[in-house]
Amino acid sequence: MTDATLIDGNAFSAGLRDRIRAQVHTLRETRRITPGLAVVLVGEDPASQVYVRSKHKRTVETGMESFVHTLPADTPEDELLTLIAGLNRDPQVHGILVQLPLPRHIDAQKVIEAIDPAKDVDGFHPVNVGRLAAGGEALVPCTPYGSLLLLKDRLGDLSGLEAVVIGRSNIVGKPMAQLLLQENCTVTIAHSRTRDLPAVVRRADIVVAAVGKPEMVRGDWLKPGCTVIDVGINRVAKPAPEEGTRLVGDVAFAEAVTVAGAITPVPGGVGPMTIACLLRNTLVACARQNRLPLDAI
Ligand SMILES: NC(=O)C1=CN([C@@H]2O[C@H](COP(=O)(O)OP(=O)(O)OC[C@H]3O[C@@H](n4cnc5c(N)ncnc54)[C@H](OP(=O)(O)O)[C@@H]3O)[C@@H](O)[C@H]2O)C=CC1
Ligand SMILES: Nc1nc(=O)c2c([nH]1)NC[C@@H]1CN(c3ccc(C(=O)N[C@@H](CCC(=O)O)C(=O)O)cc3)C=[N+]21
Repeated sequence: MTDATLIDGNAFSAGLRDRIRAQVHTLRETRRITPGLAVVLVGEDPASQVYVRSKHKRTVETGMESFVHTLPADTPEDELLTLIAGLNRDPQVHGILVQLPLPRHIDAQKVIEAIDPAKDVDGFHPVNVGRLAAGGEALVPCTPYGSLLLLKDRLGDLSGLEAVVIGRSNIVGKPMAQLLLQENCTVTIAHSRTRDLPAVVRRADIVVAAVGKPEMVRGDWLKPGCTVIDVGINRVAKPAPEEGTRLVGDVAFAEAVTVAGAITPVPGGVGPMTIACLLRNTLVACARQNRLPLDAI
């Protein structure tokens, strides 16, 4: 059998960013409005620093304003909440993202709930979680939304397909399952207590792996021809004698590529889609805050 088609998240996200840039340009020319994204980073986690830098770069490239707030690791919770209250009131800021994870002394849920739901471009506020579940005008979490765009581009109508989401976090697994349900998939959510995970995964036409365990999903768990979305971002040591680290997903790619019909690589799959969808959410939030219609993006 021939190898799986690679789902190119770099290429797809570049196209999405182009469409966003065009709309940002139109907003500025016709309404004198520039969408603005505020990103808050607390502490010096190196991975978080890399993500925040790349979000800033992409935001500016798209013609939006980027406001990055870097706070020391020992910032009191109160101070962070005060900063968020200021961003909520700032008319130049249409989207607010607080980079996770936060230091242990800060209650992440409290911080998320302090963000104005209209500016919650991560889609983590309970109002947006509720709207997604009930089918309202939600801001949808970026990683699941980006994953869904890749699936629809590849498969078209998803109605009736068997989807297995591995992982039930609030930021990936649960919203991913909601989106697939909205698309009329038959959805199974698997997690660390799931019995016989390989047998559950073998039913799936669509597998979304969001576990955080390097290469956990094996090739022989997959139904031949299925579509695999690998959300995992795991930094592991390169095989000896090489030095340094490399990124791998939650799926054993070399095995899976011989069984699946299509698969996202890591890197270059879901990761770049997450950032493009963050920009999309910022544009959508800006348009809604200004009561402006938006072409479909
Ligand atoms: N590409 C991107 O843009 C993004 C990538 N990520 C990556 O996605 C991965 C998942 O992230 P996130 O959802 O935040 O992770 P969490 O750690 O919050 O959740 C992991 C989930 O996996 C489940 N799990 C753990 N071990 C197993 C197992 N052996 N079998 C089945 N399920 C298991 C857990 O189950 P239980 O609930 O029972 O503990 C949990 O629901 C990580 O690698 C992360 O780096 C995350 C965000 C964005
Ligand atoms: N409030 C909040 N919102 C988030 O959306 C959020 C967060 N916190 N905390 C951390 C996770 C992780 N995340 C990624 C974004 C981009 C890539 C990405 O661009 N990855 C590239 C490669 C990156 C590299 O080389 O290190 C790729 O997969 O091709 C990955 C992961 C967003 N997250």
